[in-house]
Amino acid sequence: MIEARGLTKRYGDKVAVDDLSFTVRPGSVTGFLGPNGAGKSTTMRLLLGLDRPSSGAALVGGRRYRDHRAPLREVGALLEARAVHPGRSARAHLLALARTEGIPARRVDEVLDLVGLTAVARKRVGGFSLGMGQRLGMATALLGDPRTLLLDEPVNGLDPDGVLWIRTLLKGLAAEGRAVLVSSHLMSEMAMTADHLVVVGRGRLLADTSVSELVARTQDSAVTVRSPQAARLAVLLGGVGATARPGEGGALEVHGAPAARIGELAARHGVVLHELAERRSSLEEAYMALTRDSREYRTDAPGPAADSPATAPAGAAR
Ligand SMILES: Nc1ncnc2c1ncn2[C@@H]1O[C@H](COP(=O)(O)OP(=O)(O)OP(=O)(O)O)[C@@H](O)[C@H]1O
Repeated sequence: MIEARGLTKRYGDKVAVDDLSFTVRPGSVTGFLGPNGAGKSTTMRLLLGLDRPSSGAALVGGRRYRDHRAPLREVGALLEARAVHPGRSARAHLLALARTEGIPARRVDEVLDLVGLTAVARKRVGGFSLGMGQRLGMATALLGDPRTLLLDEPVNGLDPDGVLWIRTLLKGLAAEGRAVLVSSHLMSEMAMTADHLVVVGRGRLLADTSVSELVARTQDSAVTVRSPQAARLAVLLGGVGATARPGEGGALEVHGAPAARIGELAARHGVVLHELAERRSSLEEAYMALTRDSREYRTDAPGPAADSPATAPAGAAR
């Protein structure tokens, strides 16, 4: 189990992580999502004891990382910046790490096999491709057979086969009862891999929700309606329990009634319709909407985004 409790990290005036609280439970993959600069890597570094919180607590297995006597057996981590001596072979690298905690050489060969690097185990790491490096990173994370895994962007640089491999591996590790926290920029990838999502923006919690709940929430279909008698139609819709809000260019955005029912209602009352279109929002759109105000750099506005504060947490499914 991973717990962030009121976790805060300041670098001078910059608040990289701002009063963040969430729990990553065993038996599921939790996706850690947020735009660039949201504070994901900083949170992971705090959880791994690589940096000290300004306030709050970062706990793994109920303790701070540095209070674990054999951390490799408790927490496996894959961070973006790999520090592997390029002249060493993959096997030598893993053996050296294993020795620090009395992990047997047999386990080194097991993890090399698990990540598909057995054939190149004795080759210099300096000659590895990005994908092979990521596989070695996964082997390192799994070396101590840990109950908790913290993975920063593990699919970075992987080809589609590699992405599928990581996805299957993470699901399997969670199914074995491990707590898995995996960061990503990509909602589409997380929707296929994670059971739960923690979304952050500008260091703050934006959402802590199950993927299925977010899907249910965002699959609420809206109907765009255009009518020269929009005000009258809005009143009629209110009478049948639907809500009509002003949309783009004088249209109504209607929730709570399908297109067919709106059309029938309009016909019954002689209301003219110019457009009646059902539209479903995707998970990706929901994510973009959730994080819009927290993106540091956007392509829809010149320069840095307006300095608006992050919104309150949207949904706590637990
Ligand atoms: N050592 C540091 N000194 C100063 N500022 C820092 C430091 N580390 C991180 N930051 C700032 O803290 C914020 C959060 O950064 P962090 O790398 O944690 O975000 P992230 O969500 O991992 O982003 P990305 O997806 O781009 O990797 C950023 O604005 C970053 O510039």
